[in-house]
Amino acid sequence: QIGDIDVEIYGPSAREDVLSSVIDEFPDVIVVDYTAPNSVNSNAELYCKLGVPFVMGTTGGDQQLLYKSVQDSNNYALISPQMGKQVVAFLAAMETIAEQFPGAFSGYRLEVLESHQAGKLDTSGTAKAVIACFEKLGAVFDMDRMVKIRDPEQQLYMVGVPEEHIEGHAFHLYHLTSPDDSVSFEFQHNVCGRSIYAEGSVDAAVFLYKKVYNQWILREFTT
Ligand SMILES: NC(=O)C1=CN([C@@H]2O[C@H](COP(=O)(O)OP(=O)(O)OC[C@H]3O[C@@H](n4cnc5c(N)ncnc54)[C@H](O)[C@@H]3O)[C@@H](O)[C@H]2O)C=CC1
Ligand SMILES: O=C(O)C1=N[C@H](C(=O)O)C[C@H](O)C1
Repeated sequence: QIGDIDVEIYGPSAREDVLSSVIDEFPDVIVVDYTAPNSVNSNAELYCKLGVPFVMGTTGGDQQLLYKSVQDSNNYALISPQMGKQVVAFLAAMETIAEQFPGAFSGYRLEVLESHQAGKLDTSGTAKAVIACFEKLGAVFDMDRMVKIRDPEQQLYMVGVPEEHIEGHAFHLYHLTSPDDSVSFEFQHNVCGRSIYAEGSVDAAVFLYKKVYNQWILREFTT
């Protein structure tokens, strides 16, 4: 029970039947998926098969295949490795800069550190997206050199994560150095807790709902 809502949990073998019955009862439902990297593609395929629009917050999996599943099925989805709107704005700014000033950081060395709760299975999807922008700007980065911190001791004493957020945080640090070491830049986005994603996910679901159902209404009137 969450608040006054009863929550039931079913195993994987029941997922298609359960989701179908939810769709029957609530035909305009939007699914929000925060599961595990190895579930991304099979879950997305199920949502596409049943034609239920979804917000995919889960990172990892085969992202190309994920986009293809949505396109091939004509389903609707909002997919992002980052649902915190302020971090999304930073990422969007990075994409704009990369587009407008390609090569501006040619030859700069990039170092990246990301720290997340010990249970996080994959490398930060947000860091990967930000790194892609720095690469367009000309910075040099070797993915194997990404510093991934999952050890709570290091998070406390080296990264500076507050103790109460060791089990739920996302700290990111990007450091750029010019080829002759005379110039450096540093960017950080440090999130404690989960509320930024919850807020962003609700907004994402509402945004998707409006897009999808306006589209459906349009189709009803034009066909
Ligand atoms: N886009 C964003 O802003 C954010 C993305 N994430 C991503 O969301 C994913 C989940 O992260 P957390 O919530 O921290 O993990 P978590 O491990 O705390 O929770 C995931 C839950 O999903 C369940 N689960 C796993 N596979 C499932 C499946 N196939 N069907 C239904 N339930 C399943 C697990 O039993 C677990 O209870 C990760 O990929 C993480 O990177 C997390 C936070 C923000
Ligand atoms: O697993 C998490 O916690 C987070 N995952 C996302 C990612 O991999 O980028 C977003 C944020 O870093 C929190």
